[in-house]
Amino acid sequence: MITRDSVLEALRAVEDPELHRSIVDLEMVRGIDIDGTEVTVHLALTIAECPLREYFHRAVPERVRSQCPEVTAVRVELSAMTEEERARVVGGVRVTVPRIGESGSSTRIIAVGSGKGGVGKSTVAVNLAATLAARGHRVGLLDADIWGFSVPHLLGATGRPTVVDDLIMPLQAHGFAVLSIGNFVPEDGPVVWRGPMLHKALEQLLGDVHWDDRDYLVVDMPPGTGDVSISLAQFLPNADFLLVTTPHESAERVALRAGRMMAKVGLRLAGVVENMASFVCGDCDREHDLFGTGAGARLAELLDTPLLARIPLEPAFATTGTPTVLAHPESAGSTRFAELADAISAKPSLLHRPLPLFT
Ligand SMILES: Nc1ncnc2c1ncn2[C@@H]1O[C@H](COP(=O)(O)OP(=O)(O)OP(=O)(O)O)[C@@H](O)[C@H]1O
Repeated sequence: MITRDSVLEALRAVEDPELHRSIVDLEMVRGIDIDGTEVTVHLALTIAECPLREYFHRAVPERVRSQCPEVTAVRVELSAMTEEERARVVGGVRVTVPRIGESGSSTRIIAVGSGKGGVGKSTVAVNLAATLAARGHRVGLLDADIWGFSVPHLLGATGRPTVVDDLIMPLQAHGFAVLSIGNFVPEDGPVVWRGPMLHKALEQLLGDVHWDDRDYLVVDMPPGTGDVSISLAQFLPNADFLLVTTPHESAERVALRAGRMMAKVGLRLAGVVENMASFVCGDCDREHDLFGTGAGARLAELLDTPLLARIPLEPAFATTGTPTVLAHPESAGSTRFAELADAISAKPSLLHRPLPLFT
């Protein structure tokens, strides 16, 4: 026998894919009509032009039919919430999760930074986020590289985010949530913000985005130690900082300065990642250090922090779309990312060692 209660119970498992809450708890289910073995579900969406209409047309019938086998047809009628209803729903979602960086938030924040640009900071951030997500963690990736954002292009996540009552929904890509300033400005358009504007934008990217209760938020920092890094240190006092460098002497020296500056602005250094450290030859299976040996280890020693990974040069890292760790999980580079993720998730205490202070 098909009852309203049995259909409602089935719908409890259908989540709004952006708010990550049951559509029943969000009071989106506005009516259930039963006509013999045919069911019509009336849903009110948070916004009329919701890009997820297709999703509900698919997920609702699938769920109802799998839980109530007697049902022969499910129709989904969509409408939009009123302004007051939407404000109540969004307000409810906002209060249930402490904001990223606030006390009470259990989200671990991994800030990925570098001294110089172009050393592979975004590549490390993207592949680390993908590795953690592939292990079943709930992961967010915030591209805070305001002027040099590259994450949307790297991941093919170039869409515009949905905004519901000032709450911004991050995009979903390759199993994690992602958002960049690049999702708000034209791809090749310049971002010409300074001081206060920048500070405000970062505050919004952290506070007004529905990051939800993520296990990890990986933050792709801008290179160097400018305004953004200082603002982020202020917003995210509990962040663990990964310093990315390459084996080149010039990169190492700038990275050392960046590491020391980070201590001054209060970020904790979790460790060094040496990128483009080597080349693993497919023919002889040996690893060749093309640009010299020991830069990452030296930098780590000078900063009294561990060298967490040496990532080899791999052509796949230079491609866009699916992160290499997902497209080629067996590659040497992907193995190093697995070790990096191990180091990060298995030994949190190691990651809370303060930097020696420099005067
Ligand atoms: N291990 C690697 N093997 C091959 N190519 C790599 C590797 N790491 C990074 N790259 C490539 O090097 C270039 C620079 O990398 P990426 O954009 O990640 O650097 P970045 O430090 O974030 O730069 P910026 O600060 O300018 O944003 C990219 O084209 C990237 O695909």
